[in-house]
Amino acid sequence: MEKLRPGRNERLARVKETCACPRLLTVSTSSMGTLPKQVKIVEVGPRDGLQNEKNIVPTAVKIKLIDMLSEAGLPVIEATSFVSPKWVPQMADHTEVLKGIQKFPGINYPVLTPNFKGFEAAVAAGAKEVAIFGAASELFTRKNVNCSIEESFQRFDVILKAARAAGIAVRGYVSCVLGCPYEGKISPAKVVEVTKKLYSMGCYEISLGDTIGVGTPGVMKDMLSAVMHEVPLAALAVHCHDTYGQALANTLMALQMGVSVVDSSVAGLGGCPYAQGASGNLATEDLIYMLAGLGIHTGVNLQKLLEAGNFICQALNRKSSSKVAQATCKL
Ligand SMILES: CC(C)(COP(=O)([O-])OP(=O)([O-])OC[C@H]1O[C@@H](n2cnc3c(N)ncnc32)[C@H](O)[C@@H]1OP(=O)([O-])[O-])[C@@H](O)C(=O)NCCC(=O)NCCSC(=O)C[C@@](C)(O)CC(=O)[O-]
Repeated sequence: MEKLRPGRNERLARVKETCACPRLLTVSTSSMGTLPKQVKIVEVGPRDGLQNEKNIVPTAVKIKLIDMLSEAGLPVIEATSFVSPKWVPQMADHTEVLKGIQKFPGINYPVLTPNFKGFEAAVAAGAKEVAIFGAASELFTRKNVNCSIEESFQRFDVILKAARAAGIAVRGYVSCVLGCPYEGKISPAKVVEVTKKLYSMGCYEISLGDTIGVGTPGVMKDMLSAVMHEVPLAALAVHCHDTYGQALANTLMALQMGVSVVDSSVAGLGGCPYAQGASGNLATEDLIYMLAGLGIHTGVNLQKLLEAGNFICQALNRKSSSKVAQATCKL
């Protein structure tokens, strides 16, 4: 017998129900380990999501996207990066973007800074938080920021000292935690070494990036178990790309291990220009949908988030990579 497909209104109602009243659709989590009661989502779409776009996205579009994400209630929105425009032309309008967005009270708008030059420009543009980005792979570091891991620490040290003096919070990234496009397998010990170093240097939070999305839940578990021995859980975040369709599963594993900060990107946009073949990030819509179903609070309005995703996909003339967006919007 033919199954009747729920109509558009019914499907939208389900989404609204999931966001507004998660208890209605929550599953029993008793056999799932300890899940955090609340998850902080770091929206990286405007930066990670757009940095790899070949065609330059108009500044006004970037600003509108960030404003829509703010309206959706995301607590942290990575706005842009103060990197060299020769390396990443898409981010050349960083100052205009950071100055042009509405700054909602209670929302952080961190920006990436690879060196002191970027840090100074970011602060001049009004940044209150910056992110430095390292990697657990020597070759990736060389390709991404043109120096060794050791040299990258020296650059970070300068930023961290200046940030401390200026009262600017610094987040850290460690890329290639589950694999590298140039070195292949990366040992958890190397991830521990770099993460520990960034934490001891003063990063308040360190995001562990599966840059090319090759990880599976088992290796995520091994890597996180090793890192959690050396760095407090409360200071760890995960950042999963979805190249092999594992991002949500890997994130769920991290949540089950107690991680409560997750990076994701609206419409699943994303990719690092120096990690060929890497696809987009975990879609924020899909993450919110799963968390709402688990009864985990995020404070994000899924309906407004879907609108932001729809807006940027139309601007990029692209279909959303979010399964939730596909399920609710193609009607
Ligand atoms: C780090 C550098 C600058 C070194 O690049 P370099 O060429 O070695 O630097 P340099 O110091 O020799 O400078 C070269 C030129 O760039 C200028 N310059 C130098 N610094 C800046 C700056 N901050 N802002 C603007 N301009 C800058 C500098 O002034 C000079 O200009 P020129 O004299 O030739 O006219 C370069 O490699 C770079 O910008 N890399 C950024 C690469 C990048 O953005 N990658 C993507 C972000 S990381 C990521 O996506 C992964 C993540 C975070 O999402 C997590 C995950 O998924 O794993």
